[in-house]
Amino acid sequence: MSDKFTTQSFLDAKKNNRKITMLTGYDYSMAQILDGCGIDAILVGDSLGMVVQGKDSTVEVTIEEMLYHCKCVARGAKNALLVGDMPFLTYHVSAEEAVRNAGRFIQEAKMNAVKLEGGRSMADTVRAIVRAQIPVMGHIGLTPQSVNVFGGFKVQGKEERAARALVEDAQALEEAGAFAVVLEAVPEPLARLITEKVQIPTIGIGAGRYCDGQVLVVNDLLGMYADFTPKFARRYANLKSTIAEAVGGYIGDVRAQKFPEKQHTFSMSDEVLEKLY
Ligand SMILES: Nc1nc(=O)c2c([nH]1)NC[C@@H]1CN(c3ccc(C(=O)N[C@@H](CCC(=O)O)C(=O)O)cc3)CN21
Ligand SMILES: CC(C)C(=O)C(=O)O
Ligand SMILES: [Mg+2]
Repeated sequence: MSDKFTTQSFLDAKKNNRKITMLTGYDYSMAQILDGCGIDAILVGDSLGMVVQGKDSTVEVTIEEMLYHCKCVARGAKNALLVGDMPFLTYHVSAEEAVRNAGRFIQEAKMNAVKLEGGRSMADTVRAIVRAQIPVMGHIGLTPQSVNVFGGFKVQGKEERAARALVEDAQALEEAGAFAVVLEAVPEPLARLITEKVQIPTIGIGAGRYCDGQVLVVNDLLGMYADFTPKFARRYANLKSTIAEAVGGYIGDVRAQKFPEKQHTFSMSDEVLEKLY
């Protein structure tokens, strides 16, 4: 039996009350490590615009950049379900364009599914992509590609109107055929209500304890993104200080001529060497 985690596994997990684990990943080495740890899904998130490229938001990330990272991740992962995050403006103009772009994630970059931001307004687009046999993960709440509309990265759904809208968004995505939905930065009780109201699994990030699964930006979990740590992230390691220690050791050793040593070097025959002098 294959250990590959599939979109069907997502639905089974919710039925069996087994929490789903997802992390972002942006390159081959990290994908290999995460996959080896038994993570259920790897999201090649457009958050790479911030944590890899150092930009202020995700809106500048292009589809070519996303596909490059997806290809790297796909080479490193065997069992995890691979989800490619569709970047800003690659699914908004028309359903046709959305299907073509979603297809590139599957066909060129070996992803198993795509994720896109938006609820009711994206339902027809989700339907079109699903009709093309491409699994779609929804994403509502704090949708970072809307940063210029929100006026910042802010918690969503605190007022009645906004909360009702998010419930309807989740239901519209389910009805459109999405296999799961990310809830980002919404109050815990609202995430709980949405999780009860839909049959598809909810994957929370800053959405509390009652979602069917959790996702985090891997750099936040590892403590290797210095700009900010969202309130909802837990640091399981401080790789920034681990790296600083290692690099400090290297700098000191090179300056003190303690590295490299003989075992790190290549030799050549004296006969050849004599001719050079
Ligand atoms: N490293 C990283 N982690 C993320 O979780 C993440 C990204 N980057 N980039 C894309 C989006 C943007 N996200 C963000 C960005 C900022 C906050 C933040 O500063 N939140 C504040 C308060 C928010 C408010 O004012 O309501 C916090 O204290 O968590 C949260 C999520 C989540 N995503
Ligand atoms: C934080 C997750 C859900 C995301 O969309 C990303 O990493 O881009
Ligand atoms: Mg994203």
